[in-house]
Amino acid sequence: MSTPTAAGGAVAAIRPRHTVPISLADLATTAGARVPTAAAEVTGVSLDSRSILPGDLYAALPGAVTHGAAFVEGAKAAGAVAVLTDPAGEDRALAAGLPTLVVEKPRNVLGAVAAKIYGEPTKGLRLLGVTGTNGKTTTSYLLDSVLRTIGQAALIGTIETRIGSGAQAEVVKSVRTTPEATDLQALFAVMRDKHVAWCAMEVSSHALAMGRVDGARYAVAGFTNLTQDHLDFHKTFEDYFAAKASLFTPERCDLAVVNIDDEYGRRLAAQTVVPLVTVSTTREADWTVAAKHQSEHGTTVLDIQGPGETLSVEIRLPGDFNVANALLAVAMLRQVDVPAEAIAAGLQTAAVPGRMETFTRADGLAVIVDYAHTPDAVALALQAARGATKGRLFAVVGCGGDRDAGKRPAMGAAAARTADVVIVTDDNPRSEDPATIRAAAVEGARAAVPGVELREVGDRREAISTAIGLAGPGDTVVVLGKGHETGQDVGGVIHPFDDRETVRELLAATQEKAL
Ligand SMILES: CC(=O)N[C@H]1[C@@H](OP(=O)(O)OP(=O)(O)OC[C@H]2O[C@@H](n3ccc(=O)[nH]c3=O)[C@H](O)[C@@H]2O)O[C@H](CO)[C@@H](O)[C@@H]1O[C@H](C)C(=O)N[C@@H](C)C(=O)N[C@H](CCC(=O)O)C(=O)O
Ligand SMILES: Nc1ncnc2c1ncn2[C@@H]1O[C@H](COP(=O)(O)OP(=O)(O)OP(=O)(O)O)[C@@H](O)[C@H]1O
Ligand SMILES: N[C@H](CCC[C@H](N)C(=O)O)C(=O)O
Ligand SMILES: [Mg+2]
Repeated sequence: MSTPTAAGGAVAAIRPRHTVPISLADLATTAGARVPTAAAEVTGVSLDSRSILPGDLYAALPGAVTHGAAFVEGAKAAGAVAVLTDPAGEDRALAAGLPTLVVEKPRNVLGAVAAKIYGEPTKGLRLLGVTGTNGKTTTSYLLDSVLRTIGQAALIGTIETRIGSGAQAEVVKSVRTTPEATDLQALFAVMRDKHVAWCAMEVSSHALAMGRVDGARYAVAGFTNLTQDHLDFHKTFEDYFAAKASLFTPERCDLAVVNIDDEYGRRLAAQTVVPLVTVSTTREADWTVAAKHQSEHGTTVLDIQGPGETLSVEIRLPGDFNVANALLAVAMLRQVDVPAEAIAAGLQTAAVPGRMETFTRADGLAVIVDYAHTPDAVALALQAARGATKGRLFAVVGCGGDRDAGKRPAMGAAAARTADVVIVTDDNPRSEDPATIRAAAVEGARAAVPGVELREVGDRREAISTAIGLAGPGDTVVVLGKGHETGQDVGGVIHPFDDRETVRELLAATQEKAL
């Protein structure tokens, strides 16, 4: 398994190198650019100078922070043979002596260019895409767990990319939920070379807005829900919705499967012009949950009703929101004719790292590690935990730096409304002052529930330890926000930190005293 060094670095380690070189003149046609006077043969592409391999086209893009043209010399030194850039980058690219394609908006042609370089790798691959604020990773894991039972499958998302199965699988830890188009097309090429038939993937709103999935066409696209997140990037909620909705257009997918539990799902269903199938846990829809019960070994058994059929499935993931995720997955899979037996078999074994993962101490204290990092997810994860808790409910919660600041008070408020005790801590402060981030969450919590029992403990291990120290048999501690993450980003330095490991250690260390 490779580990990421820089953005795209891990993908560079598995990119195919055996492709037939493509002439720059051909790429000029694809990009709609003037053919450069100097010829070049291209075998790969990257938009990051730190991930260039010999023979690559370097896409020097304008960004929010800097312009990729500033790194052309570095890209050349690493073996780049040509550049794709915009008019602002042209001079620097030519000054480096590399043949250069210039287009007004290079990001808009990157998907098509990358697909061309890697030989249109999605031909023969059936793509299932999932978008929405929460539930993308979970639903993708459910899809993947099923698809693996019927053939060679791949998964792309927040946690990792996994191509194929067993010892032969290629596994790359993710740096983003949806890779940039250059990496995405390279990953599709690896899939093609490994004879993968199915790929389930998360499609983030950033990806849709930034053209990362251009050149990919989904056999089926699924929508989970839309609630507050990412308003640092999208500016308005309408922009955020429009980005998500752009997946459900004839250019990008053949069929839309939309959860209409929330208002935005209903709007999307009303406006999409692609063939539509609806799912809902609360109202009439094409796919619904006819019956639901807990089995004695803690799983949830669902009777799912679709057009002309009923499927009985069992899921190990707790929480009502996971019923919605399972329903969406089932509908998406049936719409592409995956057999019901395969669906039942795949869902029964599906587990998602860091999503409602439960750890118990011998005295009956439960600790749940979950990835909730939006107000809606914090509320729902805590409500799910509340349902299974006889005693008190503790929430350990923090908010990410350099991300939507507006969600911080709302996350604090959601925690205060549902938990008995709230411990506000740090979660990837990044370049921001951690105390300022915590203060916003504390303020939101106190405004929502003035008398809330609350502590502020910046150090995350200390915060989890405080919660475990205060809690006892019958209580539940929910540690929110980091899930599968293995590092705490403080000022750009990633300090190794894993909520699950920390919980295991603290539960073991307190085991004797607790009994
Ligand atoms: C807001 C956003 O998504 N920004 C992405 C964008 O950055 P940017 O356009 O501002 O680029 P920049 O930093 O100004 O740099 C300009 C260009 O120079 C290049 N460069 C820069 C430095 C260098 O040494 N060499 C080099 O080539 C960069 O690759 C870039 O192409 O393009 C960069 C690559 O081209 C991305 O790495 C970067 O993602 C950053 C890391 C990021 O944090 N993105 C997050 C917010 C994100 O995408 N999240 C979504 C949703 C998460 C979810 O809800 O699941 C995701 O899909 O992960
Ligand atoms: N369908 C859902 N509705 C609301 N909340 C959900 C749903 N599914 C999961 N959650 C909550 O959201 C958290 C994140 O879930 P998941 O990782 O599946 O979402 P995601 O959309 O992939 O998130 P990200 O945008 O960070 O990749 C979970 O840990 C859980 O608390
Ligand atoms: N994909 C999410 C991850 C958030 C995880 C949380 N731990 C944080 O750092 O805010 C995002 O980029 O907003
Ligand atoms: Mg995800």
